[in-house]
Amino acid sequence: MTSPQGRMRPEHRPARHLSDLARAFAPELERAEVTTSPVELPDPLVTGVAVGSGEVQPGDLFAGLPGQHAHGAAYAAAAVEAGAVAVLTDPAGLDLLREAGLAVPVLVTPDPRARLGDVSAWLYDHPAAALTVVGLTGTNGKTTTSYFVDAALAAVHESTAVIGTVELRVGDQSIESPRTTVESPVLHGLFALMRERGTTACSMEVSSHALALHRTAGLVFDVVGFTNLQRDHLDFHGDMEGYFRDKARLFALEQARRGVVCVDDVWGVRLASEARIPVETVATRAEGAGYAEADWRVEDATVGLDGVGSTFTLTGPGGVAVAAASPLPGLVNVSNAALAVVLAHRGGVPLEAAAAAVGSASAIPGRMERVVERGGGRPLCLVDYAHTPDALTLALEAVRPITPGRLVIVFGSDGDRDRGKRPMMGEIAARLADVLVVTDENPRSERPETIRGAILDGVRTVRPDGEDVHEVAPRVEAVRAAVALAEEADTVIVTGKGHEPTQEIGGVFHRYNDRDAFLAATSNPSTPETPA
Ligand SMILES: CC(=O)N[C@H]1[C@@H](OP(=O)(O)OP(=O)(O)OC[C@H]2O[C@@H](n3ccc(=O)[nH]c3=O)[C@H](O)[C@@H]2O)O[C@H](CO)[C@@H](O)[C@@H]1O[C@H](C)C(=O)N[C@@H](C)C(=O)N[C@H](CCC(=O)O)C(=O)O
Ligand SMILES: Nc1ncnc2c1ncn2[C@@H]1O[C@H](COP(=O)(O)OP(=O)(O)OP(=O)(O)O)[C@@H](O)[C@H]1O
Repeated sequence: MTSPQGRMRPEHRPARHLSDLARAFAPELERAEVTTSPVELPDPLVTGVAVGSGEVQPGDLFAGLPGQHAHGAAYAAAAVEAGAVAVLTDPAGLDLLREAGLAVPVLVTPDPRARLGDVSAWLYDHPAAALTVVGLTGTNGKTTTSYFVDAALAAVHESTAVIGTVELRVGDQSIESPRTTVESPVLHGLFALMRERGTTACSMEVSSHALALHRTAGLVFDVVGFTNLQRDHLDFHGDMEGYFRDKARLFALEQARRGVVCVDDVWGVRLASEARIPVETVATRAEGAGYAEADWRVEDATVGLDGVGSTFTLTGPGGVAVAAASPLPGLVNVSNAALAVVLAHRGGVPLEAAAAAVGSASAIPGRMERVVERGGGRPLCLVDYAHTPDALTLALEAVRPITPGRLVIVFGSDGDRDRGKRPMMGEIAARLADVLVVTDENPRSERPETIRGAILDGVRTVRPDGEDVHEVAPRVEAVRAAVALAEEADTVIVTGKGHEPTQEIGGVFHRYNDRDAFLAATSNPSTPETPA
């Protein structure tokens, strides 16, 4: 069965001989013999590329990559069974194929992950070159900013695409995204689909994992943007320095033509000075790290007290000034909007048109999303994706001015991810919200109550008496409990999962969505579980 992302390939498949591929990448890719028996292996036509054996379609080159848990070459037999016509792997993978006695044509290279993007781009004939591609990296704000950029690109392109955490969308066709940045064969397949369908611009999120794992190889972005760097993913990158270095890989000639860097934090200032491509800087806060020196500045920002958004003036090189707006609440979204306007402008959209389009961009799933409006006895109900300490702080600070009553938060923290942030999240929520409902996020393989316990340790540093602190699971009941506790003047914000359509518990993905939980709780508020 074709995976959902597998369906996002061009209808007209490329078809190129494996020998041509080997020749195009010689001497890096070598044809290797897997068997000593005198079997004459064919020179197959390759019509696609796949990383996971579950993604393989007939005619694919299967990339058997070394992984953290297994070697992909161990799944080559399954890939061949699914129709793979050849394997790309490393010397260790070749040994595995030989041990298995699998008679399949093989190309070998020391670091196949690093070559995979170029191979995929070559197979699809470099489709991204025909598009305007804008890339976004940074800890927070990638998704929001990428949708702002898309709105601006749509002002001059008839058909646009979005690749990111929420969805893979080409023109009108959209599917749930398996991750923030897909593997390079999927990426180049998507670009080929865009070219085939007449889609001419793409706004795309680039995660630090993607950069570390070469998922964007074979692609040169027209413009790349950096939002900020905050504590996250240290389980993967080791420390902030490693995290920064992986992000900085995007700002190099082999990946991008030019960059736009938000210099509100010191990491942005450092990136702007170390980038190996021409970079412009954007500063959104006068007290931020790089405001004085910035090329573009936000001035006169007025955060809308009705929560609808903010207006500001964006000033730039040569005394240019444009009236701009963010359609989402909070100063962070002023920052995202300003960055998006400059990115889209450098991607070819006239400045005024970019500012107008960003200011009227429509709601972004799970990003300060207003699910239930205040009124009729109901509180304002918001879903937000904040799942780092800094994002949580900013989200709660953004919501406070639009909350006449109490600020009620429903939140948890991920299992099998950075444990250090759990008490930090508890401490922040206890300090900045009035009523806390601590629940589960994606416990994964961990015991949910252990994660809640770590959050509550942080809560107790601020509220030793536990006043207005509730522990409720499952999450759907926590949302219901919060809504039941809240009055019309209150705001209920549920953070951490944003648009996510599932909750991962013990290796099983259960259908769950915060927006749906809110709608269920507000349409049938009479049967709440009593919070503990
Ligand atoms: C940490 C990380 O990114 N790991 C990626 C890595 O996995 P791995 O090295 O553990 O792979 P492995 O399980 O050892 O398997 C080795 C190879 O065997 C293959 N395999 C495995 C099993 C099988 O049945 N058949 C098969 O072919 C795998 O596709 C893989 O190529 O290589 C795999 C395929 O190449 C990726 O799917 C996998 O991403 C996993 C799913 C993941 O969760 N990644 C997250 C952390 C991620 O990338 N997140 C970022 C953004 C996060 C954020 O900003 O919030 C993202 O871009 O989504
Ligand atoms: N510029 C920003 N600075 C800090 N926090 C932000 C910023 N923009 C958004 N946020 C907060 O971070 C959360 C995640 O935002 P968004 O999804 O746009 O970022 P992201 O980089 O795509 O995150 P992820 O990689 O985790 O998907 C938002 O829900 C909001 O609370």
